[in-house]
Amino acid sequence: MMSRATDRLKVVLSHLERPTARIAAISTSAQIASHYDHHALRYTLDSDVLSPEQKLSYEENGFILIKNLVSEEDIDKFRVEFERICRREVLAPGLLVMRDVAIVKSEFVQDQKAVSKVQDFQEDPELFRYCCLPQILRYVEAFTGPNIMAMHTMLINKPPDAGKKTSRHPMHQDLHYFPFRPADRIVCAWTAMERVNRTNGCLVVLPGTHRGTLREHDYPEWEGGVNKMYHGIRDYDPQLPRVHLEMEKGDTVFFHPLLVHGSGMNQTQGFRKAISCHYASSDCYYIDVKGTTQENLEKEVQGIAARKYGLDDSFTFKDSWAMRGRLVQGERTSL
Ligand SMILES: CCCC(=O)SCCNC(=O)CCNC(=O)[C@H](O)C(C)(C)COP(=O)(O)OP(=O)(O)OC[C@H]1O[C@@H](n2cnc3c(N)ncnc32)[C@H](O)[C@@H]1OP(=O)(O)O
Ligand SMILES: Nc1ncnc2c1ncn2[C@@H]1O[C@H](COP(=O)(O)OP(=O)(O)OP(=O)(O)O)[C@@H](O)[C@H]1O
Ligand SMILES: O=C(O)CCC(=O)C(=O)O
Ligand SMILES: [Fe+2]
Ligand SMILES: [Mg+2]
Repeated sequence: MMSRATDRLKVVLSHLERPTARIAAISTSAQIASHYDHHALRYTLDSDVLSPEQKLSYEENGFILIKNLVSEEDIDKFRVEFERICRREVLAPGLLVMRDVAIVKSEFVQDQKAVSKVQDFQEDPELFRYCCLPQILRYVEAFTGPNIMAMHTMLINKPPDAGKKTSRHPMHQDLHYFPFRPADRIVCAWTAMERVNRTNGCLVVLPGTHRGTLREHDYPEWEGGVNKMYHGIRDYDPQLPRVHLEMEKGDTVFFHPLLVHGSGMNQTQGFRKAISCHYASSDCYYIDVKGTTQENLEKEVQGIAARKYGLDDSFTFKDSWAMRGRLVQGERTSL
């Protein structure tokens, strides 16, 4: 029996099969009017929130940056909640508090200074408010459609580099972490919680790389060490043109899960903060990653689940995502 979800997915998939060659030919805004019709678009859906220029920019580059989308007031509240988590005044179920590999073995680093990231805050009502902000969901819907799941949540507190360059995040594609598809119906929202620039380790993107495929990922061979699960694309070519996304507090970038990105070292004494959520259409479906480039990640996730929670192999990579996912709009149809 065909479910509504399957029917909807077919519509989504039919978008994917459309040639994108025409997009490449559209280069100036003067050409937009004549070329612009939704059949030419693969990465964005029909919606009014994105201007034609913004749609084409996402189609070509794999990201769009929206200035001043989240208020100072909200960001300050997220910061207060983060500080409460660091002081261990609250701990929502499933929340993962991560420390930087450079300081993880030292006993004396306290509080906020010890925490490089909190992840999976879907059960923390205050932080989860970020994922539900209507001004963010309006944009998300242009990529996912109306049924929206928050799949992955993070508040990143990039520490001052301890001298080993471990504060860097290697260049990667987020899809490496996700056993669900189609990729084009997944999008990340990443909001700067303060001014971010090259000095404190802003996001670095390789525009247009979302039009490629998922690459092999591994730990980069960095002398100073690499954080757990921070895989980088294998054979990363440092000559490729990079764009540093300098942003102000509240600015938000939406990007495709195949876009190659990372972040540089934090050369300041402050903790560079950002909050993010990966959204997916709830009409997406899980895939088996066995025999694919994602198999190494799956093994590592299962290894962590075994050590931390005593779970065996019957706990799958897919389960780890189905558990975290939370509906933020529409219906939970498939994921
Ligand atoms: C779009 C997605 C993109 C991404 O999400 S990229 C990053 C993905 N990262 C993650 O999913 C988070 C991974 N982190 C974790 O699972 C946990 O923080 C981790 C590493 C298991 C530590 O868990 P804890 O509960 O803190 O356990 P613990 O303190 O007892 O440490 C257990 C062993 O892990 C080590 N460890 C902790 N933090 C680390 C780090 N940052 N880098 C490298 N190793 C780290 C720690 O030293 C300990 O090792 P040992 O057993 O003493 O040899
Ligand atoms: N071998 C590698 N594999 C994957 N990613 C890498 C590798 N080497 C560097 N990167 C990543 O490339 C990005 C830029 O690196 P880096 O911090 O050296 O420069 P930057 O901060 O962008 O620029 P600069 O230091 O010149 O101001 C970061 O995301 C970094 O983690
Ligand atoms: O905030 C950053 O440094 C980037 C984090 C990131 O890309 C990720 O965790 O997937
Ligand atoms: Fe990422
Ligand atoms: Mg740098």
